[in-house]
Amino acid sequence: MKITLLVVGKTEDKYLIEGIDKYLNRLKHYIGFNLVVIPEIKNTKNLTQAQQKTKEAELIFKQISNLDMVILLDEKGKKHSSVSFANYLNKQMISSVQHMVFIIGGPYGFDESIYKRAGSSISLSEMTFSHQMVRLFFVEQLYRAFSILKGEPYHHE
Ligand SMILES: C[S@@+](CC[C@H](N)C(=O)[O-])C[C@H]1O[C@@H](n2cnc3c(N)ncnc32)[C@H](O)[C@@H]1O
Repeated sequence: MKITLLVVGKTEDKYLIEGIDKYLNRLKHYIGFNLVVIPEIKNTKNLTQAQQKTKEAELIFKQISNLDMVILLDEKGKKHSSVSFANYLNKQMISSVQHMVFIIGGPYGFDESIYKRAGSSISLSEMTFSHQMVRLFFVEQLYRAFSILKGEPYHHE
């Protein structure tokens, strides 16, 4: 199995770039992982938020295939502990899932078409994080999940 994380808009802040790189470097020892950046549609042509999200959705759809398992990061999604998230990943790995695609929305969230395509969604908290920050929190949780599955000492309960 491989994992792709789709994010909307380049990571802007140096502290986030460094943090994300740190966990991506660790993650690559555990799983084939790809971070794909979808260009953020800026409001340069007086588009409404809904129109911007629709255009971002068109770009997102170009990155996913019919067989991919698509999971959204969404504050209203299912909440996991780190251990249950690790078990959830393990379940996908031992089933026939070849490619999990996690998606973090842009500043205004997801277009309805993306909600319809996704099989499920995961919440990291009931609080709303910026679309820039949530990518760091998520890659750390992915790394934590694999370290749990490998029985390594990173995670202490
Ligand atoms: C600023 S939020 C968008 C908020 C927007 N009001 C909405 O309804 O989705 C940008 C993106 O960050 C991610 N995000 C923010 N908070 C999150 C959380 N607590 N759990 C999971 N993902 C979150 C989601 O992917 C969301 O689309």
